[in-house]
Amino acid sequence: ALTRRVACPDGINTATNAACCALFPIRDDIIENLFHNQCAEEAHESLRLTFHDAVAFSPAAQARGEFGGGGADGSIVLFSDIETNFHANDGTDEIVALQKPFIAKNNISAADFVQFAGAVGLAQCPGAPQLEFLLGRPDATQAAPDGLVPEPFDSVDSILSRLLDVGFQDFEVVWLLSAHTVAAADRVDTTIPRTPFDSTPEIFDTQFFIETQLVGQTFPGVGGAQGEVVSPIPGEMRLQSDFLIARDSRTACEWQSFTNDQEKFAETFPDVMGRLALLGVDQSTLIDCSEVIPIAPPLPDSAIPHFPAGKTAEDVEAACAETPFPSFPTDPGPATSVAPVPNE
Ligand code: HEM
Ligand SMILES: [Ca+2]
Ligand SMILES: [Mn+2]
Repeated sequence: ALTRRVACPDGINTATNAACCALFPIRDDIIENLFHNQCAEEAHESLRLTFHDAVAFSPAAQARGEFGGGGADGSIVLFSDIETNFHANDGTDEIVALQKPFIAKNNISAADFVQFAGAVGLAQCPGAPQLEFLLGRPDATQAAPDGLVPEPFDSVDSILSRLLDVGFQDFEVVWLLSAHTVAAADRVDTTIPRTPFDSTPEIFDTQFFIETQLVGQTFPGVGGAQGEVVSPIPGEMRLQSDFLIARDSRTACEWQSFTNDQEKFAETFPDVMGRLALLGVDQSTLIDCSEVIPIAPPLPDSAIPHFPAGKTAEDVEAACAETPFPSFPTDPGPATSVAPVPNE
């Protein structure tokens, strides 16, 4: 069917709904001046922030008559004095501070901006699928309660039930954790900021799922932090939660299914991220402006799923009872270590 498009006042863009026009300049501004055209610290942190804003929402608490948080309502920005001090939100104060001026100078709710920035930031990462973006979320009127954002030292039971409360099945938690392919930790071990969760934090590839399944050996830094377990490669951080979810009988086969299936991201990540971005929000009042979200560059041809140099099938701690772990080529050369994510 033909979709009628309107010309935007900028004389360049067209949109399916005139309300989306205002997003093009905001998008171009943040690509340049927040993300610096890179899938690095600020894009990663903006993606993380979508989760920490939205998941602070509890239908179970509401059913008990308590305030369960507003979901994707911008509360982590609007009540940053409260929420960025929650333990699970450690480190989010920095990206919140960086996002605030862009919110202040544009006519956009904080609730929309957090989700918009996450989607535009992800599009800086080669291999990433395009996320949906719907416009029109109302802003929070109060801070979310503490205790709703999962911690890396939480049990699998606790993480799965927390996410089930907001509507995600066990296997969908695995889909959501694809985000950790473009991710690093600043606050788990503060002696080694920007320590990545896989060897390729600048691309949205399957390495995170392969590398989390390797036998752990050492800590990248001082080690022994709460929620940290040994990782297989020097310079790589492994969260206890990722380690356990990769090996739990409820989630291990889904985890393994991603190791050799780059295409799977295209259907699964936008599905769960689209739902995450709508937690607590009345979707019927929103306008679909997904067309404003850029298409990420493709993965480089060299980015085929592989074992890091020095690792083979022998190093795999397979955990899926139904299907053998796929085979992968080993990167040539001597074992290397992973470098921190650049911070500009
Ligand atoms: C479900 C349980 C989860 C736990 C326990 C968890 C935990 C963590 C922790 C501890 C960090 C490191 C923060 C730091 O020290 O700087 C992190 C980073 C990150 N998380 Fe998660 N996470 C979870 C799920 C998710 C989900 C669903 C998303 C989806 C958006 C996500 C996106 C990210 C990103 C993009 C980063 C990297 C931030 C950066 O590189 O600066 N996480 N996560
Ligand atoms: Ca990666
Ligand atoms: Mn970071």
